[in-house]
Amino acid sequence: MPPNKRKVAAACKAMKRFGIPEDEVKPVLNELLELYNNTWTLIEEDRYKVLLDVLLEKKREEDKGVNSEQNDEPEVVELPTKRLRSRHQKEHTSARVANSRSQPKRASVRRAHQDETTESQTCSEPEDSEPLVRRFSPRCQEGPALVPVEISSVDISNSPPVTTPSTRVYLDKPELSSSSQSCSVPRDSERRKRQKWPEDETSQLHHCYKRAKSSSLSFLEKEKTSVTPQVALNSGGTCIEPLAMLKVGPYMDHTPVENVLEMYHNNSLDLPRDEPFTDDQLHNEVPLAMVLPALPCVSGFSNGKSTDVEEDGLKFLEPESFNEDKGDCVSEVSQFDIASSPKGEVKISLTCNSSGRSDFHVPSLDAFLKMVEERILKSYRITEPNFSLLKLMTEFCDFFWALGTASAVDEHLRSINLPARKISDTEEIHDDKYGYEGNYCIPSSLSSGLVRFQNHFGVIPQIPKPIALSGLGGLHCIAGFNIKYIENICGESERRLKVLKDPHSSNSCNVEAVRKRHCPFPFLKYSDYVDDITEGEEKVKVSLLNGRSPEDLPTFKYISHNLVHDKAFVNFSLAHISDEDCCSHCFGDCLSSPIPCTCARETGGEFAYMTGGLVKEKFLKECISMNLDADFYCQKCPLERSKNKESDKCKGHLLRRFIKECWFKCRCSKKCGNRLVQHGISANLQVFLTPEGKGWGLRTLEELPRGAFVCEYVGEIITSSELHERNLQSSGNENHTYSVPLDANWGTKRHLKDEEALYLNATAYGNVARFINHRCHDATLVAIPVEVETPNRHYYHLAFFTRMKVEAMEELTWDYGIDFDDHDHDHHPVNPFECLCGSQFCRGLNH
Ligand SMILES: C[S@@+](CC[C@H](N)C(=O)[O-])C[C@H]1O[C@@H](n2cnc3c(N)ncnc32)[C@H](O)[C@@H]1O
Repeated sequence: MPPNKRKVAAACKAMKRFGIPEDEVKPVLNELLELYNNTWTLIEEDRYKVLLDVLLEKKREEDKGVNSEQNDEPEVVELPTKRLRSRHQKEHTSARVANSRSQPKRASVRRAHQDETTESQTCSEPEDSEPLVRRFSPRCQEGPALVPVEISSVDISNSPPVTTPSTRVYLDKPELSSSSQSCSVPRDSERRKRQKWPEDETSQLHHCYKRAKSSSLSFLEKEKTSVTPQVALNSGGTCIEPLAMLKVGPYMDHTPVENVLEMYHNNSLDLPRDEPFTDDQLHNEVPLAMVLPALPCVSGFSNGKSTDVEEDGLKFLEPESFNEDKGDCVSEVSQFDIASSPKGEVKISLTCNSSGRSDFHVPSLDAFLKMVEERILKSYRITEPNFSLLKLMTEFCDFFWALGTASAVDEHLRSINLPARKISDTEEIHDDKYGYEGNYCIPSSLSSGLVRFQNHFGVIPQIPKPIALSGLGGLHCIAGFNIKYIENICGESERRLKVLKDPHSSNSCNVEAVRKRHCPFPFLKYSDYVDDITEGEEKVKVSLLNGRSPEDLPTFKYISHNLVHDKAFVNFSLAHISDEDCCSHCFGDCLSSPIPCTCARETGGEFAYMTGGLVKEKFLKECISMNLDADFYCQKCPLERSKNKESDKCKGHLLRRFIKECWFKCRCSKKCGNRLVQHGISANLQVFLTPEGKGWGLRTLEELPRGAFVCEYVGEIITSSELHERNLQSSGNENHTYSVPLDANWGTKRHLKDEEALYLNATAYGNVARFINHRCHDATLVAIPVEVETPNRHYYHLAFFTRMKVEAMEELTWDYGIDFDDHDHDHHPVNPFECLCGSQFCRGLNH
């Protein structure tokens, strides 16, 4: 048997199982073959789902045939609408238009598409389309404009047709003469008949049809559960869902449509892998979807900002800003869809159209992922070494789900031990400014650095319906996966990748990510979440939670240990440490020795640390009390001297108590309890954008007891003259922002050499401490000088310990010792700023 005949026979056989006779199958099959340019794979897919749909549809039309003829009104069969293609898509249209035009009644589906296409081209109802065109028109010059089209929802069993206000889809604006460009929806059937189907529409019909086919079963099932017809998923112009509820009559007496559907499902319930919804979901689904309209270029990936736009009672997300200057885009994202099902399945679909390369072939998925990951790492300064595109797309899904569900946020809050009330308290501060309305909010930050809290209930009033799979494009890549933590939480293990080649088109790509089930704590896991800003430099990861685009991430090189700049006089050699400055006879843990060793000499013969790693209460109190007022004044202050001013009068420094830790020359164990700061950070910290507008801040994700070591201030060790040089050269306040003087010893010498007057500058190189904000009163941290490598106090470590018990999620702050009344900005290593510490005794309040 010739291959074609075999295929026809197989199709007929498949339909026969549903009780549909061959003579009814063949004409429809012919029609589909014509429509799909003999691409059998599209017909055979999903166990001939397209074919079955059309047959059922046809039967339904036949049942209603009398009615239609009487009305002389072409019945609008609510299969998905289509969009007009943009120029580059046109070039690859292969379908023959003449056929579709000459046989308008052969397939209801075609007729419906034809009607809408022609309508959108020739009618003019600007009042419908104008505001929407303006709102959703893509920012890329080359991109297709979007034209909204109202679709009538028709209940076939009842007339007249009802226009559902929400059934609005957006079609790419066709390239027409100016007179015909402002288009909308005709209601006039006569006018529809006169209109032509434009040249490039057949392949779109194929595309729409393909999308429709995977949703039409759910569409029919709606009838069973009497779900009110609602809205089609708008997908930046691509048709996605059927637009109306249909009353489905029995296909045959012995095979009602319900039974056919049941048979379809029973036959094999493995719905297409790219369709994450299941049978029971179909009953529950609420047919609403949220859509981001066409993004202008691939870098739109990083565009996380959106505002919700109300339209006909529904809310859509609209990107806040596109970069209009992205003239260097090699391709466009013509469509960006994201939707979820009530069961927590989220699907992202990104369709990219390349510039018409005829030599396009399907690359390997691994190669594709590697290339994108490398590009992203390079271009967007992502600091996560294990960055993965799939992970990023999962996070997209998570965040979408979090925005769409109250429970997800709630669960997340519980998972991080943060009472929901606490979040609300914070948000109330911003109530007026940022339009906070709800009880649980998702924070997102504005470009100004402020955090905006968005009422996620308001963003998606109903859970979006799963989007149907798009058949458009040469490469159809579907990635559905659950990464490890999702497996753990959801108890579900699934990771699947699939690459499909659609022979119908050679020059566009459609990348889709589907994640099954939602993770209950996706709240923090979204695109601008950096797993570890230390890039592996610390023993622990320090995450960064960002509400802005990756471009706004802090730019510095993370270092975990101070680096000596050129001229700074810092000598770490063993020879510099005398026997009196180390415990050369100890072993094990010095803290457990009955007689404190020489290393305790600095702290009055008693170690500053307790076993367990906390600073002793007495010592801590002394350190805190010493941080209040300036205690000594240098004869010739290095800070003033470096500025070559006439007067080098010192403005005062704090007297400090030092801790001395055991070090390399000591014979005790590396695990000796008197070695704490040198082992680095062990607390679970996070860099975050402060809601008060202080910029980035540091917080702890775990409760910390009083006296706990948090981190040291790490940066470049520079001299005071070097700092002055840098300040002169820097355009902004950068050096003034991240410098700390190591001035504890400045009072000991009459003439301190420049190379002995040192600063830690964390502007270009630094650690988490550079994010610690100032608090005038009751700061959570105190800075204590710690001697490690050198007995010489010109250089020492500046370590932060908790001054009090600090709750999880509480910001870590430190009193910079700024005199807000001193207007000599050069005097302070950190320039005075408008203090937003919010403490009861804020010194900066009157400025
Ligand atoms: C060492 S940095 C702290 C991290 C900084 N917020 C950031 O985003 O990188 C010091 C700078 O943070 C800001 N800052 C710190 N504490 C502040 C406060 N209480 N009020 C307002 N701004 C503050 C000031 O701009 C200051 O110059």
